[in-house]
Parts: sequence; structure tokens; C-alpha cells
Amino acid sequence: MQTSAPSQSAAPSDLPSRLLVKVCGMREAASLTAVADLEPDFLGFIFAPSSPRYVGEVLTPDSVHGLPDRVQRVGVFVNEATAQVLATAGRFGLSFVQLHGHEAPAQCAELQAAGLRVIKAFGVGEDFDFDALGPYVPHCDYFLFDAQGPAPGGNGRVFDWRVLENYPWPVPYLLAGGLRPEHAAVVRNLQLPGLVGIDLNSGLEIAPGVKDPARVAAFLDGLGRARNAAA
Ligand SMILES: O=C(O)c1ccccc1N[C@@H]1O[C@H](COP(=O)(O)O)[C@@H](O)[C@H]1O
Repeated sequence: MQTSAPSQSAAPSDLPSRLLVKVCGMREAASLTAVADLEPDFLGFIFAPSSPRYVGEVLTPDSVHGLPDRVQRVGVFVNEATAQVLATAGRFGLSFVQLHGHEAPAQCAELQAAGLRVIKAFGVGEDFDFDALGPYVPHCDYFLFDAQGPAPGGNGRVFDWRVLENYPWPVPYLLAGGLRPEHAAVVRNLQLPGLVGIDLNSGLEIAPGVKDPARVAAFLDGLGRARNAAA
């Protein structure tokens, strides 16, 4: 994979034809089941103890193992040691890890070598230096771009997506940060290089970690995405 900035925007040839949807910060069994029925592509579980969405002992590994196979399970970690990430991934049957702190490219490589798929998150401001992502490129399956804020994630802030117009790398990415159903109509028409999906979190909640299935459904409808009629 490319490790220095190309002169023009990358256009990966295997991009999905519709936006992937990740719903993050699941920690309550009832809304987990209801949201899973809406058929997101990914469900995220936060394993950062400082988060109000921290899974802790609230959600059992069995609840996660019981999800339909079509849903990818993503564990979100902030500056966690590789051994602990691997142990949690094994207990909960995670296939992806989202690294939302200051994790180094070498840790991404270790986790990939252990068989996990890696999403590396970055907080984006208007002077974000995309060149700095070069060392991560060979070791990440996706990037995720979030707003900057006081907490590592879950700040409910939207950033200026125009900074992504010059995204230069072949790694596909998810757009995150304060997305709410009102954004769906704009998001579905975004033409940004490398954009393959979105990450929904605090903008769809009744309380931290408790998603409102009606708001998730409203977002999916706004994307024009067909969904399970029984949900
Ligand atoms: O949601 C959290 O509490 C959280 C804590 C620590 C790391 C990441 C976290 N969430 C991620 O933050 C982004 C944006 O969330 P929001 O839409 O602004 O609420 C998203 O990728 C979550 O996965």
C-alpha cells in the first residue's frame, strides 16, 4: 500500500455502492436488539472506561455473540494495551477494533496481525494534516474522521466536512461526529473521495448508550436505505 501522499485524490476501486452504517455506543440490551433489527452494517461497543457509553458489566458477551452474523461487531478503545484489546475482542467476538486515542501505527499492525480489522479514528480540525496519516496507511482497514472535542469521542460535534475534499489516501473512511437524522439527506449526497460510511452515536440517543430505534430508522430512511420491514 501507498505510504506517501499521492499527488491526486485516490479512487479505491472496491468501494461499496451504498454508504455503510455503523451505530456506535451500544450498551443496553433492549435497544441493542431493536437497532440490530434495523440491519446496520456495524454495531459499536465502547470499552473506554471514561465514556458514559462504557460497556463495563452492563452488557454481557452473550448479548454481543447473539447478534446476527451479518452485523460486524466493533470494539472502541482509547489508548488501551494490545493484550487487553485482544482479550476483550476474544470475549465479545469482535471482528473490528476502532482505536480512538493516540495509538501508533505499530499497534494497528499488531492488531491486524492478530486477525482483527482496524479502524483508526482521528479528530479533524480545519488545519488537519493528512500527510501525517501515511504511516497508518498499510496497517488500517478504515480510517474514521470525527470532530475534535474535550473527550476522545462522543462529543456530539460536527466538523466541516469540506476538509475531506482533498483526502489523499487509498484507505476508505467513515464519517463521524454529531450526526443526527436531519443530516441524512445531505450525507447521502456527499461526494467525498474515500468516503464509504458513516458512524452514528450520540445524535440518536435517548440517554448515553441508549439508542432510540426510531431515530436510527429515521436516519436510514433519510439515506434512502431499504430496511427490514419487520423492524
Ligand atoms: O461515544 C463515546 O462515548 C466515545 C468514547 C470514547 C471514544 C469514542 C467514542 N465514540 C465515538 O465518537 C465518535 C463520534 O460520536 P458522536 O456522534 O459525536 O457522539 C463515533 O465514532 C463514536 O464511535
